[in-house]
Amino acid sequence: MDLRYATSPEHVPGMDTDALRRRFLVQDLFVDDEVRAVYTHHDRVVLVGVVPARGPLALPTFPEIRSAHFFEHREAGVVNVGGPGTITVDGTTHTVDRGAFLYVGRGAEDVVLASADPAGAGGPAAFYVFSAPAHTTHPTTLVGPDGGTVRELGDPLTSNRRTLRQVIHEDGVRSCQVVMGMTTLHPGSMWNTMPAHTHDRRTEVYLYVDVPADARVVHLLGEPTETRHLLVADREAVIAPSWSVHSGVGTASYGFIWAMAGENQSFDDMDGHPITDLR
Ligand SMILES: O=C(O)C(=O)C[C@H](O)C(=O)CO
Ligand SMILES: [Zn+2]
Repeated sequence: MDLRYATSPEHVPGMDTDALRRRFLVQDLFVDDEVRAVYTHHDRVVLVGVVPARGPLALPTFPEIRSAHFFEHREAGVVNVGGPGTITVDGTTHTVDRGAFLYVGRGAEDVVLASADPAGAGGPAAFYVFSAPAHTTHPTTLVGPDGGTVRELGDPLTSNRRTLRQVIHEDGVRSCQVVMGMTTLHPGSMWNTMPAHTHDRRTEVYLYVDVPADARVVHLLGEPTETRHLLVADREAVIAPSWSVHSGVGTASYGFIWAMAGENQSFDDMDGHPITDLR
């Protein structure tokens, strides 16, 4: 498990490209037949990538979380960004196709992730786990690839027409802290989340997906008046502390899994920053 200590906004101006990438960018989370994890002290979020290529993989506990099993004190949203797969939670098997989400509640003990057809056209399943501490148990719940609350946002004229799907949220699948969903850019639209916002009550992580191999997303981070950028490739994630904007423009269209944890779960509790105020 890769441990990332919390940062404060005054660290950002002194960081060079490597330092920014080490602190905020998560690379190589998805490796065949491995379970890779990153623990950020921002809201104690844990990110895990699981790619069961040769056979099923169990989600282990990690010494850093001092728990008998991963979900002893935690909950998670899990989304499949690869080929078709299954997740078995304490003996119950859920079919989790590409774009489907499984919320796993506190207390689950045996969680096994598998690909349905690792040699098939879709390749092995690739599960992205976003986990946060949980004080109680909400039921483990599956949402299919088209499920959730859909919001159509943006405009082709500003290159930001996109479909946002809220899956784990106040009016959907219930959780203690995790709020999670997916946004898909329409063809020809490249900008996400502009005008940018912050939400000082929550940490957010964007996992970029469906970014073509020869394309990148230029992702903005930092305080609104002191932004920096990261060049982000497919299946890479960016940690946005509560004080950081999180917005990006692709050199091709793409999608991203967004997920938050913190003080509240109110999706619309965000502080917008006019484009003209950004620096
Ligand atoms: O397309 C968007 O805009 C988003 O997906 C915004 C994220 O959901 C977000 O940043 C929520 O706080
Ligand atoms: Zn946000």
